[in-house]
Amino acid sequence: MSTSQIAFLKGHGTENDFVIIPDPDNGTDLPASVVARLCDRRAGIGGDGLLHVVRSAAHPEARAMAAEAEWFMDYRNADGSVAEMCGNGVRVFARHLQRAGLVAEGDLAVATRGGVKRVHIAGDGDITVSMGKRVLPQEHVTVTVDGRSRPTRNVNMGNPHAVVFVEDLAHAGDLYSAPEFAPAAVYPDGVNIEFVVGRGPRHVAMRVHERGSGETRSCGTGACAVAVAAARRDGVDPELTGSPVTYRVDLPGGTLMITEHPDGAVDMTGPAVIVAEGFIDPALLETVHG
Ligand SMILES: N[C@@H](CCC[C@H](N)C(=O)O)C(=O)O
Repeated sequence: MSTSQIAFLKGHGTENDFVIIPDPDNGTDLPASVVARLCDRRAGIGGDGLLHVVRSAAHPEARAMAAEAEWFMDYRNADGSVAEMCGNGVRVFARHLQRAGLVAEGDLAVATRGGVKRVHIAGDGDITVSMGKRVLPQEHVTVTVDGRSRPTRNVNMGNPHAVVFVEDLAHAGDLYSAPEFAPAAVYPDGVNIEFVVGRGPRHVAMRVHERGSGETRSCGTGACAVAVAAARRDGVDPELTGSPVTYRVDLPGGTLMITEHPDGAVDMTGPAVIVAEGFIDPALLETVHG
């Protein structure tokens, strides 16, 4: 970790909040311990995750995508772990690039560990992301809260999600720790778990416990997984009907609109806001280095 000052910004998408580290040339070493400290809400800046903003050509994990996408979202969870994708993060990442004058309003491509994502920054301020095709793993998994086990619908949006339908969002429990799931071998690296209730036609509400971050006020990939699972529960399969289906997904931090297309591709639309910027005191990083 260099001892020179490091610039940061803070942003959120439906209150899923991120520390943003602009680092075009990939010169900032961000070990898990440093990420965890920066995301700490008492001893650091605070965030559900961290967005390391790097040119694809400068990052070994993104070099192959550089011809398609100039920028790579090197996403980390609050505990410092790496994840393949972050839906709210991509919108906030795009908002930062736009606000910094690095991209214009309109269309752009962002490289992620889950592949290149197409992003559209609209005039009204909302951002739409083509999240790629959902996958529906068929393993039988159960999630247990307060002694009651329920089956999940498994949806992979680049990262893994286990969706549980409940009668009341209070049935998710306190979510202070990760809900138990079984068999553990289905998700050896952990899983994001969503609890969902119906609110009306094509309208659901959810809470989420995120792998590596705990309960968050929103999860973009989670909202996509929930919309896909809700459509199946409602007997709607865009692949069979040949028509896209859109769900409104309410989360504690706001609302996301999710559309699943007949070919399995999923689009997500929602807000993204930058709220602050400044410099990290190098002393903070030296205390946690290693
Ligand atoms: N909040 C994100 C998802 C972040 C990654 C997740 N915790 C994981 O480990 O897969 C979103 O908005 O999608």
